[in-house]
Amino acid sequence: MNDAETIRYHAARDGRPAELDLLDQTKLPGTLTRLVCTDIDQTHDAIRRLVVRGAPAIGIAAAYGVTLTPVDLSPSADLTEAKNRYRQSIDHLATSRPTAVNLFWALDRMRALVDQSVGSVTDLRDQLVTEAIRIHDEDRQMCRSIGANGAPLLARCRRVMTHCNAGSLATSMWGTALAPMYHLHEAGQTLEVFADETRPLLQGARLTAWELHQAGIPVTVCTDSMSGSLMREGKVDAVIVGADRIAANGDVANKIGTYPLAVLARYHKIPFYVAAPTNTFDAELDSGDGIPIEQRSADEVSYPCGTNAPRQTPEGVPVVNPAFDVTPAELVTALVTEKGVISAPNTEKVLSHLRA
Ligand SMILES: CSC[C@H]1O[C@H](OP(=O)(O)O)[C@H](O)[C@@H]1O
Repeated sequence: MNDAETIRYHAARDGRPAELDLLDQTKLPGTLTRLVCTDIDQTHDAIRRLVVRGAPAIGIAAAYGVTLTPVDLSPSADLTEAKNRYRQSIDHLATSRPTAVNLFWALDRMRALVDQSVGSVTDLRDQLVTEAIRIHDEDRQMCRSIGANGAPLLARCRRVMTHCNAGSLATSMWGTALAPMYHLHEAGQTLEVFADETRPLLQGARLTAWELHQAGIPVTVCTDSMSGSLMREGKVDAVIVGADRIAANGDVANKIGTYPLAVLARYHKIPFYVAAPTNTFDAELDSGDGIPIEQRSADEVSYPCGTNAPRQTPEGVPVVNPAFDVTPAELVTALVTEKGVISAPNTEKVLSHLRA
C-alpha cells in the first residue's frame, strides 16, 4: 500500500471501528507520517489544521468523516436518533473551514442520503460508506479528465509556474493544476515547474515541490516575491493554479497570492489557467465578492517555523492572515474542468458549461 496516499479509509470490521487514515501534510516534506481519525472531532481538527487540505481532499475526508459517527447498530436501533446524530456530525464538519466549496458539496451529498434513508441504521451506515467511497472514486476520474483537458494548453510550454499545492496531496490523485503536468509526463513530455513557496504555510515549497520531485518532474522552488522577475526574464511560459471556489462569473478564490500572480501574468502576457472540478464551482454566487475568505491565526505568519521557534514579527504589531484571495475572471485565460475548457470565462459560458 502506498504510504504517501493522501487519504485512505478502513470500514468498521471485526469489532474494530472505521478509520480515516490521512497522510499528515503538516509534517511534509520532512517525514511521512499518517494520522488516523476514528471520530468526528478528530476529523474536524485534521481539516482545520491542514493535516488534510486542498478543496477536493477536504470534501473526500469530510464525507468519510461522517461515517465515523457513533450510532447504535443493534436490530432495535432507532433510525430517527441515528439520523439526528449524522446530521449533527455533518453540521459540525461544515464548520471546519469556510472557503473550499467542495466541503459543503460533499457534506450535502451525505446529508441527502441521511434525509432519504428509510431502512435500518445499519443500512444507512452502509449507504453513507458507499457514498463516501463513490465521492473518492469520482475524484480520481475527475483529476485524470482535468489532466487530459489541460494538457493541450501546456503542451507547447517548456516551463510553467504554479502556486500553493493543487496536486495529488490536495485530491485523490494527480490533483487539478498539477494533473496536466502528470498527464504530459506520462505521455513522455516533462515540463519544468516553478513552485511558488506560498507563504505563510509553504504548501508550494513543502508539498508541490515534494510530490513533483517524487514523481520525477523537475521542480524549482521560488519565493512568492520572485514570480514577477522570473516572468520578466522570460522563464515562465504559463501559470496554472487550483481553486477553492469559483463563482458563476468565473471569479476564482484560491490560495492567498494567486491574485497578484494573475496580475503579473497579464502584465507579462503569459497565459493564466485555473484547473478545478465542477464541484468547485458555486453557481449560487454571482461573483467572487460573495466568497467567504478564511481568516487564519496570526501565528502562522509570526511563527513560520512553528511556535517552538523564535517569532518573526514584533510583539504588539498586528498581523493579517487571509488564507485565500479572489482573482477576477477577466484575468483568467481559461478554466479547466473534467468536462473541458472555458476560455475567457464569463457567467454565460460558466453556467452553460456546468449545465452541459
Ligand atoms: C485542488 S484544490 C487546492 C487548493 O487548496 C489549497 O488551499 P489549502 O492548502 O489552504 O487547503 C489552495 O488554495 C489550492 O489551490
